[in-house]
Amino acid sequence: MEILIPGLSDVTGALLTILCICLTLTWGIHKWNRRHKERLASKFPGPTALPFVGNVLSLLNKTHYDLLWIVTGYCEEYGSPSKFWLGSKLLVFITKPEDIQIILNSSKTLAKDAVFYKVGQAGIGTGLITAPLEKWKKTRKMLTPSFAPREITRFMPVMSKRATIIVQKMQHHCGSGVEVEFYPYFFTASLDTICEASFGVKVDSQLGRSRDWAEVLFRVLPLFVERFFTPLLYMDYIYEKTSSAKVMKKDCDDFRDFSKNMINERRKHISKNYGNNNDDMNGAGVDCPKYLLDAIHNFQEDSIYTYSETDKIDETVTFILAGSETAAQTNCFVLLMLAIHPEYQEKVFEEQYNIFGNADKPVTLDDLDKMKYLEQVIKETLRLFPAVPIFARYAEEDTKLTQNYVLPAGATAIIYPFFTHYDTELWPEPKKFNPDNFTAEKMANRHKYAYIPFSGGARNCIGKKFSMLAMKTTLSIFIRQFRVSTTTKLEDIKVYMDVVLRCKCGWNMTLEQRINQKS
Ligand code: HEM
Repeated sequence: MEILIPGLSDVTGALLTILCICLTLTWGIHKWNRRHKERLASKFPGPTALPFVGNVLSLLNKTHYDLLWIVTGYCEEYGSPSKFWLGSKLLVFITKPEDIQIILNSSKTLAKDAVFYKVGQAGIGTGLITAPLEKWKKTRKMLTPSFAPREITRFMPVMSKRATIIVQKMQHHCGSGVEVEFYPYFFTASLDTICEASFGVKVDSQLGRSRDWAEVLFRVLPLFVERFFTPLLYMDYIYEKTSSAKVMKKDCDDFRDFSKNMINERRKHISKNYGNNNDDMNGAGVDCPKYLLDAIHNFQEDSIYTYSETDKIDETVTFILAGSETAAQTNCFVLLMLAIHPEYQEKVFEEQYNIFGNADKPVTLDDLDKMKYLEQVIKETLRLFPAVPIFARYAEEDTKLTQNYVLPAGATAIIYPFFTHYDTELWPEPKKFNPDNFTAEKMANRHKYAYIPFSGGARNCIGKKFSMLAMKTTLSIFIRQFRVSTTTKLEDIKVYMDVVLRCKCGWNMTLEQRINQKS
């Protein structure tokens, strides 16, 4: 029987038929190519997916404020592992320590997701965090020696100096009873520390000698998150037409220029001083790296990888971003937790008093080793507020998980510390701030991958030890000077994700000088 559609010519009808056949064929080929992935994915629990768009419709009209809670909702509803189709992209949420351990330690899942991290690459290029696997292996090998404990302790005077400037700059707020936003003070200190430790360059943003990069980051990071979760915007030619892309490009270009100037300044310094020991820190020329990123100047090129000027800028941008935001906001969260819990604040102070008494002497490595309780407080803060709340790994091959599940090749494993750190099976009373969660005994009795603020395995945070050193030094100097308090309650704190974890209400506290220390 012939179906007649009024007004449709024979030619149009024929074209429509061809279009239908093409679409059906494309759909068929698409399904055929993905049959293995779909078969394995069908075993994971998860919401029903629509053709082509998957589960993306559930993200429509959502902002970056909602995303953490949407992901949390899925993990609560479907458990771990569970699936989510972001268009044709298969995401598998993995929140149980046994499976996290497998993913973070398998060579099959060492790569970052090409599409997800491509969004990041648009801003920060292919530095260590976003680098494709071959480049990552070479760069990580090149930079790891500079992050050895013996090397990073050389930056303790820089960390102390920056903490002392925070104290000096915040002094005038003492006793006013007015709550102050702490973030700008701690962000500029972190930024100056990482720039000086990376290249010996003094940016002095604490002293207002640099642009307000915190303001830039608050503007640009939500744009990354927005793009991560909108598959249509993965296509550059669509994204480039949006107003967000223009803002992102301008801010990222400015930040790249800032990083490039730093590299050039260091390069000038090296060529001027090569062969003598005139540098600020002990050591020789760049053959023996003195600063964290000096090694990028003498990267050995080979048949696999050529390290260009762009790569050097990418690396610098990556380290400055990764090293400043994370530590700054963790310091602010620690102080907010101590302000909310005065009993723990006094315990931290007591420990400091036992180490330093009333002496105003520089912090040494030996002193830091004795700050066991402060370390517990920092760890517990990172449990409740992991600076990087979510990250991903890409499966290059099928990877066996527990419970007979298999993560299929081509899937993206989403590791979600912000969920794992609140799992009631791992943490009694997970919403409570309790530094005793990190006594040696409690830690020994818990799965190692129940706590992953710095990720884990070969591709963990290279700056983990550096940041713990910097945070302990900064907090030790600050806490000995000031007592903090706040009207914020733990339950008032609403967090959201801007790549890093943010706090909607900010980090507002009042300051009081500790007179004659033990008071
Ligand atoms: C509280 C402080 C910090 C936290 C919580 C933190 C957390 C993390 C996490 C979770 C990752 C894995 C990200 C992923 O797989 O996508 C990571 C990677 C990384 N972090 Fe950190 N980080 C901190 C401080 C720092 C500092 C101070 C630096 C630099 C000195 C740094 C540099 C990096 C780099 C370069 C990577 C990529 C490592 C690789 O892929 O080999 N981080 N960090």
